[in-house]
Amino acid sequence: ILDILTFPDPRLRKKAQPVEQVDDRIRRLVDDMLETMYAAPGIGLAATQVDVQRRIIVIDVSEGHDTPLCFINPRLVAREGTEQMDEGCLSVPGFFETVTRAERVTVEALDRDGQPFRLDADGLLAVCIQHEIDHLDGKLFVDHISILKRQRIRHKLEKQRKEREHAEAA
Ligand SMILES: O=C(O)C[C@@H](Cc1ccccc1)[C@H](O)SCc1ccccc1
Ligand SMILES: [Zn+2]
Repeated sequence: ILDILTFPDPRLRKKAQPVEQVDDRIRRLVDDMLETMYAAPGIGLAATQVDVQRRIIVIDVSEGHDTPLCFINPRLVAREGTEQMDEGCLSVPGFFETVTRAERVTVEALDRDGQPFRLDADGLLAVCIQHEIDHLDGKLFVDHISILKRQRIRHKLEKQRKEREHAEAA
């Protein structure tokens, strides 16, 4: 299980670099990310969230939580329509805000064997893919809401962190 960075940790703002070679080390990281995502629990996780600046995301939006998807060097090649959804984030625990995103997307990526593939997605999968690719570019869903709301969330999470550190120190 890997530690998930929490907003406003500056490391969440780093841009991830493309993966050159999908080797066993990358596959091990993908497996660790999936384990971390299922344990959270979550339906998506980007390498940036576990302080790895590599363009890797894992997603599982299946009912049975048994259909893991892995996107290495993902690229959005098409997007259509718009839709709004209340989004959460494992890096912004406890907060949900409405975000507008494309309704349908086409994404090109490499799979865990390094094979290129293309996927057309809509619904929750489309939202999750866009949410996770944002993470790789150092963007969070709170960047799509007002400054005032983002500041309120930041102050609450900083207060929680201080209280937790204070309690642990006691
Ligand atoms: O990237 C993350 O932090 C995991 C996100 C992925 C996500 C956010 C908003 C909308 C779709 C996906 C979530 O926190 S995973 C938790 C979750 C579980 C069920 C439904 C929505 C979010
Ligand atoms: Zn997130």
